[in-house]
Amino acid sequence: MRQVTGSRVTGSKMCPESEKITGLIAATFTPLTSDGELNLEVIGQYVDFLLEKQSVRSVFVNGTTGEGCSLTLQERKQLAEWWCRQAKGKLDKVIVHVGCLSVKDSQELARHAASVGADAIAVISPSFFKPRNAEALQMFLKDVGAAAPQLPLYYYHLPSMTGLNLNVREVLEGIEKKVPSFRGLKFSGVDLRDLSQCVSYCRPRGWSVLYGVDEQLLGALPLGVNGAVGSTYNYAGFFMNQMLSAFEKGDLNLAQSLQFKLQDVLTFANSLGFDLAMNKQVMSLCSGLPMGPPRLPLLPWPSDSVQDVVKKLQQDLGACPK
Ligand SMILES: CC(=O)N[C@H](C=O)[C@@H](O)[C@H](O)[C@H](O)CO
Ligand SMILES: CC(=O)C(=O)O
Repeated sequence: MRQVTGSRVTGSKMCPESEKITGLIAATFTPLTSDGELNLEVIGQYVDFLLEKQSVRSVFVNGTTGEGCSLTLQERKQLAEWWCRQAKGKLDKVIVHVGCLSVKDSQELARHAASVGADAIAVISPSFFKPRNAEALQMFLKDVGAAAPQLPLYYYHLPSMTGLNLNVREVLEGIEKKVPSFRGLKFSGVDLRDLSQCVSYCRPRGWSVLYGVDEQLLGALPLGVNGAVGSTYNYAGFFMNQMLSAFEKGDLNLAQSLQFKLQDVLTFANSLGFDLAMNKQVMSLCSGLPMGPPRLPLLPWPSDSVQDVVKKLQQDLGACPK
């Protein structure tokens, strides 16, 4: 089940249907060797794992889950290239995150993503020096988009990490004039009013709004989001695809009970200190693929906490087969 059909736009002249991004999108982890170097060889198996075990057909590379901001530009380029190459003929979409603190670095990554055949780029706001208003953020996106004008550009809103609390709807107003390649959002905030206002702006233009808080995806679906990007779809993708199907069929009771189960797992994980490092260890155990350690400043967790989370995933979601 890939498409959230209820919220699909048909017949839009602004953006061809084939360009739209729908369904569950895994925000990929970055496989590292035990000495902290890229372990690119894992990516081929990773693609197959997502397709065959999770029924997940699109990826979001070098984002938060991929530790994008902890990687060098060279590493980010190698990852983008490997993901695009391994995904070819298999996955639907490869979205490459190119956000950086320096607009020049983002432009370089955007040009590179275009050169390796990415389907889209996403850009988070710089979060050391932050844009002081929506217009400043639009100008930043404009300069990044201009470096890869042929690639659909998504703004990545993640206020809990960036500390940027701009109204996203304001960022959208008139953006098509400044960023002609703009095609939508990855919205990882919890303000459902702002989310709705973004859907109402994006939908008539044929753009996609992808939701990014896995715990409450069910709250975003009836507001018209087109798909969802998240870390848990790496190992709970099969399970959450069932939630999407239940929602599409109008079986809200089932959809709710599935969403509650993912919430229970994440609430339990949070009580143990769940962060990207623990998440990455969970993925190694669930997939059998060697994701390796996180990169500093993140530190690995003792294996008993990780195993407790995996056990809960097994019991509650039937994920992570033994
Ligand atoms: C901050 C962060 O990494 N958010 C992810 C994507 O936006 C989510 O997929 C979360 O990992 C997920 O919702 C679990 O809290
Ligand atoms: C979850 C997500 O979208 C990210 O890791 O960037």
